[in-house]
Amino acid sequence: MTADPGDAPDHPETEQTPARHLAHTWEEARTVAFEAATPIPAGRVPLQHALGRILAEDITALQDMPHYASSAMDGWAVNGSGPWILAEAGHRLAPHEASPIVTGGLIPPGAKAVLRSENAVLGTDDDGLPVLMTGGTARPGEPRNGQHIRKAAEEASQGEVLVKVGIRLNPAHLALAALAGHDALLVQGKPLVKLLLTGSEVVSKGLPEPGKVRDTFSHQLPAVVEMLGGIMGGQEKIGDSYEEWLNGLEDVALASGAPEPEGAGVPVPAVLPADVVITTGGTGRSGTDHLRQAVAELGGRLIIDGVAMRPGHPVVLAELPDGRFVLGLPGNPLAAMMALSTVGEPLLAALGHGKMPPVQEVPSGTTIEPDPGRTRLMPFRLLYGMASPAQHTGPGMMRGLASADGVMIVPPHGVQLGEPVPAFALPWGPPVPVPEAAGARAKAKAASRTAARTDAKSAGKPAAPAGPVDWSALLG
Ligand SMILES: Nc1nc2c(c(=O)[nH]1)N[C@H]1C(S)=C(S)[C@@H](COP(=O)(O)OP(=O)(O)OC[C@H]3O[C@@H](n4cnc5c(N)ncnc54)[C@H](O)[C@@H]3O)O[C@H]1N2
Ligand code: MOO
Repeated sequence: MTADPGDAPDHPETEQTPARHLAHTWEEARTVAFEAATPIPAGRVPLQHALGRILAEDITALQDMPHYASSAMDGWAVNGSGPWILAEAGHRLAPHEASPIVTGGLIPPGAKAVLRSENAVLGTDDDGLPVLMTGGTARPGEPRNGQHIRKAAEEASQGEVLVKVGIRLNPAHLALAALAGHDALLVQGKPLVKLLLTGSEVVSKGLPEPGKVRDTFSHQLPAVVEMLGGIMGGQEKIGDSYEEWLNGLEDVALASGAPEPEGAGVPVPAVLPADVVITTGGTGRSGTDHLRQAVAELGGRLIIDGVAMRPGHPVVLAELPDGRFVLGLPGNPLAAMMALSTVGEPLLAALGHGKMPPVQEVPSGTTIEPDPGRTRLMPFRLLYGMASPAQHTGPGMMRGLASADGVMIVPPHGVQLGEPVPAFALPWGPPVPVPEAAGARAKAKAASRTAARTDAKSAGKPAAPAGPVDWSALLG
């Protein structure tokens, strides 16, 4: 099965030694994944898929907004002063004529104002013909010329810029774009990701019998992919045969063949080919692990074939001849998430016009012994500003990660208690806190000592902690 990176030779390959893979270091793997990708060009997406996207060109008014003069009130469109003879709705009004109109209704030609219904009364003239007069709460001179008419172009004229390029689109931007006549918007490219979840032992619901396991990936991967800047474009589950792998890898990466939904004539994620296919399982080197062979048969090349880290070392990054990436995550759930953070996160960031995800230092709350040749990724909990490795962090476990505040990147030479150790935040969690500057920390300590002394003196008993202490982190 999977070659252990600890077994990798530390001398270069020669003609005498068989060709043997040397895993990338953790740092190299991130850089290689980031540099393998070029940002995805801008594309037009229907309004219903544009929320949160970065606008790649100004939104302009496609016509005057509003594009016709309309009534702001239910009532009567009138021409000149009353009383008014009634005319048919929508027809040109001669002086002293009126016709009924509703809010938003098109102002008929000749109309100069709208008399709201509560200020109008219907009566008869001397000849007994119906006429409209002002009444109710109408003020003298009402309606003034233009009163209760929403003029055309009062919000914007055709061609006016409404939203500037570079903005992240919010719901109000989308409403404005719709008002301006747009069905689709040009937005910065984002990677479309499809999932190929493998393993005949994996079940989707209920309590699995021995030999079977509950699927963890269909629950967490779509959400995490979106958090990392990808667009989820569907998933497929397959068993363990080579044919399933080969077909799955071809199918899932390409358009699903579903009919294009109604809309702006712009295809939506389900019918588009993937930029990245994420597979789970099959990264080992046993007879049932087919990832590398399937990639080779499709004419792909391996960019990363293992990383000297634990867990997640068998991770694979490949590129197919048409430029699509295949990210092979190990089947073990925690290993997969660490592989996704190491290789997938920089890849998705680069494809989506982002920066290399940051690494931040945090003081280690414990001494961690060396493990030559590999980086250890350890979910941690923060205790008094220091990172303590969480419990339950075996490659197949999720309990430690579920309660973690971040992940320590422990270098092969280990780390001493209190020493800063690199760490990354979880896609769903807060950033790793910036350690206080030494000076600020010393000042804060001195201040808290003085406060504690004063409190103790005034109470005549020893100082107690300022508030309740949260020991829950110790439970892992
Ligand atoms: N002889 C060796 N064996 C193994 C090595 C090695 O170096 N030599 N490496 C181990 C490590 S580390 C890992 S990680 C795994 C990699 O395994 P694969 O990517 O080939 O994945 P599978 O063998 O298919 O599955 C591994 C494990 O994960 C479970 N799994 C798979 N899918 C799911 C899912 N959707 N939800 C939950 N769990 C899943 C699967 O049942 C297995 O238990 O190889 C080690 N072996
Ligand atoms: O390192 Mo594996 O990737 O432990 O689970």
